[in-house]
Amino acid sequence: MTRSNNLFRQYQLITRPSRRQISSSSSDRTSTSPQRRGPAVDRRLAEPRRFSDIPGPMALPMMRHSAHILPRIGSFHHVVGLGLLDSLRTRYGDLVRLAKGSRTRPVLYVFDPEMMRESCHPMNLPTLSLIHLVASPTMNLPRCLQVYDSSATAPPHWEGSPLSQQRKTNPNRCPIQGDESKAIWAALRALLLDGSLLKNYEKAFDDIATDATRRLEELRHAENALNEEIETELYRWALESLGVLVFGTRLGCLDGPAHVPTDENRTPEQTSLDDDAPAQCSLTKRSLSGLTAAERLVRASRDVASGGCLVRSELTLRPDTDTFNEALKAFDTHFSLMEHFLKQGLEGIDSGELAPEKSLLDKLRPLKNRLLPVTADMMLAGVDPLAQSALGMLYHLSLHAAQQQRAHDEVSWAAASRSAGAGCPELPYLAGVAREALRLHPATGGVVRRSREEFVVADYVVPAGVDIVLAHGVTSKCDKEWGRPKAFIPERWCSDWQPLSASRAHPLASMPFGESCPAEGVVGKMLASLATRILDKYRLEWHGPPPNLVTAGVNKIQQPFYFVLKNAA
Ligand code: HEM
Repeated sequence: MTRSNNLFRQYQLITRPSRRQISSSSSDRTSTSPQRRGPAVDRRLAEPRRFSDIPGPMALPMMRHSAHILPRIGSFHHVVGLGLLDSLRTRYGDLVRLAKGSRTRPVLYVFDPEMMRESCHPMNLPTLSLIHLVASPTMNLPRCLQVYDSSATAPPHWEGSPLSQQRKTNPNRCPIQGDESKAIWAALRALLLDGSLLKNYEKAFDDIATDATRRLEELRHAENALNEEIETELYRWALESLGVLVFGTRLGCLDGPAHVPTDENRTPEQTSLDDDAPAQCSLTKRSLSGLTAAERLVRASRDVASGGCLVRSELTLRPDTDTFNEALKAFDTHFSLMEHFLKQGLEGIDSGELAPEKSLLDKLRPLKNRLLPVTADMMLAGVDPLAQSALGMLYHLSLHAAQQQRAHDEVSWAAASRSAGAGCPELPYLAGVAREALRLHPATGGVVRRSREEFVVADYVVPAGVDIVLAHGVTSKCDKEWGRPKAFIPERWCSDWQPLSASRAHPLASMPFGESCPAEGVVGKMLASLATRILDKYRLEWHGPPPNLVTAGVNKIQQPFYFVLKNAA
């Protein structure tokens, strides 16, 4: 019996998870996708179809960039524009094949959450000894292990990037081998899903959000418009928030006055001709020797982001290019700064009572000499998606006065109940604001997995060695899953609100953190703290045309920004 027949038999025996009754859509009933048409029963009786039968564009040279640029964040960022994904789905359906052509392997795009469930895999179970190093053995394993249920795919390993090169040339300082990092991320993810651990950071996140809000106020110029430094300010906020989480100490990214633009130092507004020019921040105009360690970190992190150093591209994969070597230098600078902050964080950790915000660092200490590369990777992987998600959230808020008012009312009510001695109530609407922003403005178009063996998805045989893009960034806005999918409606995440409730969508439809981002549990809290502090005193407006979205490392709103920060009435 052939391999495909064998697989087909196994496939027939598998009881596929049925769509939940409460789902607003049934894929078989409502899908416009060619792959989903026709009764399910006929599909099961038929022989699985060939991979080459999956619709998709010809292997045109213009699509060649997809050879290297696929979405995956973490130590290695891989990107594909949301616009490209959207048009592939509209044109070809829920399953799209990009033929091998000039690439080393074919790519399969998946735009249906149920098909994603078929094609994803539980992360390989992390090495238990490593999990035990940093997490309690009784702790719940990450949710992803229960959600995804095929074992035929795995996250691909990509070698040869400047970051892997930088880590390899520092073997004593980066002693992480092979799959160890996967185990560490899974354990970290479990830690950061633990609400009681995160409680230790509430005050620090709130203090940081207060400082960031003060600096935003300083940025205001004519008619309360925020100057272009808002992006750098959000990187400062993101690094300070991550720093307190990772190193248990304030780094100082929000110290000192904000950059107030004058006619002499103002950055000229970019035009469409400048699309490829990296966005400049005020720190690039100052001499390195005059910057504090925290300011150097902000600058290095912005250099990594704007230089596309984490993106796998033609240039970052060739050691003979300037881009590759500039990226190496940027990672060296970043790594030295991480060493500095880690030393600072570990100082005094043994003496006396443990400060609440050192809880995570304390749990990570058993990693010993792996601690430096792990913390460096967390800071590298986290800053860009966090800062850009904050920018996306502020943009969506600025277009919705009623939602801002509702968030403000919740903040005022919480303050009143605190002063009446009723403790610190949860802020479900603010949490909904952060979650809805992540649905509408996901940092990445999706995640990528590589098939390890032949398997069947939606009746097609997928051979081993295919890169499968699970396009969560498209399914998080598709009308098959969401009522009013393009609208910013934080209420859909609040449990008492039914009509457009997020619980009616497929559970894999919005996965802004993919399957394995370790920070899924904490990012919402950081974003909600920022929104809380801003909306407590101010209202945001957007006085200009809708911004362009670009994909550079992660999905970003492109300058110019037309934010106006008004005092609340
Ligand atoms: C809004 C913020 C963030 C978003 C939207 C985001 C999203 C993602 C996504 C989509 C992935 C790929 C997951 C997969 O392949 O299944 C990922 C991986 C990763 N993220 Fe995040 N992330 C965010 C913030 C952070 C932060 C704050 C950290 C650091 C604490 C972080 C650390 C990582 C790491 C280390 C990985 C690689 C995990 C692995 O390779 O298994 N991320 N993230």
